[in-house]
Amino acid sequence: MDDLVIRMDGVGVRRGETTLVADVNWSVELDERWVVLGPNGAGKTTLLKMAGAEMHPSEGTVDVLSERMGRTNVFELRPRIGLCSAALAARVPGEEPVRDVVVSAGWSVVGRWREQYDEMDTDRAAELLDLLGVAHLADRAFGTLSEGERKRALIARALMTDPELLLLDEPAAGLDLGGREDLVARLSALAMDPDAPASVLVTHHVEEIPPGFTHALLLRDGAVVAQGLLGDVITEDNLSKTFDQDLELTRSGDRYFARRR
Ligand SMILES: Nc1ncnc2c1ncn2[C@@H]1O[C@H](COP(=O)(O)OP(=O)(O)OP(=O)(O)O)[C@@H](O)[C@H]1O
Repeated sequence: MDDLVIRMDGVGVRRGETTLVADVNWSVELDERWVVLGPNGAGKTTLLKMAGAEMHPSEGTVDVLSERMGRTNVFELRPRIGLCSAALAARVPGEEPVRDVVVSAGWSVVGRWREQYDEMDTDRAAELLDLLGVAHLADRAFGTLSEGERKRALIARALMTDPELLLLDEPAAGLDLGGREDLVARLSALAMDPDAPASVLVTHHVEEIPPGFTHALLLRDGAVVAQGLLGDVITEDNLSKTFDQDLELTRSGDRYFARRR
């Protein structure tokens, strides 16, 4: 039980008459790296919000880092979770220096509000910016970065608190081919690092699955189509069902590629 980072039992989310997700049973262990894949509107972000202690289920139970949603103080839980999403990016003030965007993660805030940070924190931020290949941008205003540079800075921020769980919502969205390939390689290195946190990456594209990711969950219309070990789940059949298209899947080395037949 202690190795379970996320556990969802019979989880459903409803808003009025609309069902966002239904009957989800899912668990993520400490050493696992999950991809959540599905078309627009499938419920991926909804799942991730629950995993990030930002949303409660309408039914069923969600445990994150052994804390039960609805019974725990989410403000204590959230610093243990690293989150990178477009919603977070939108909340960062454009004039905020990149270094501060990263270092302020320790206080779960965006918008620098402390005058002084510990040297240890600024050193750690510099190390993470370097790991993501954006160390040279530390003094730049966040609003002046390209989409790809922003994504990398936000992943550095997500790692700043040494989270026990890392949640990445469409980190490669809006990146050009080079930017995507660079990010996939960096996420792959992270996935293969045994000290890296349990991770969940949401995406629409099999091409964005970083080598080293171990498991996949496929979602369609709020329901789980398949889940389990990556190699068992990412199949032509499952993908065709998930995206409601006749898809051809190819594998080249440790990467996947899909197209319509
Ligand atoms: N508050 C709400 N009320 C009604 N419907 C909602 C609400 N929030 C989300 N939805 C709907 O729930 C469905 C799932 O949304 P979600 O954002 O989880 O999907 P997603 O798989 O992340 O989609 P995308 O890939 O487009 O980001 C969508 O059809 C969305 O329109």
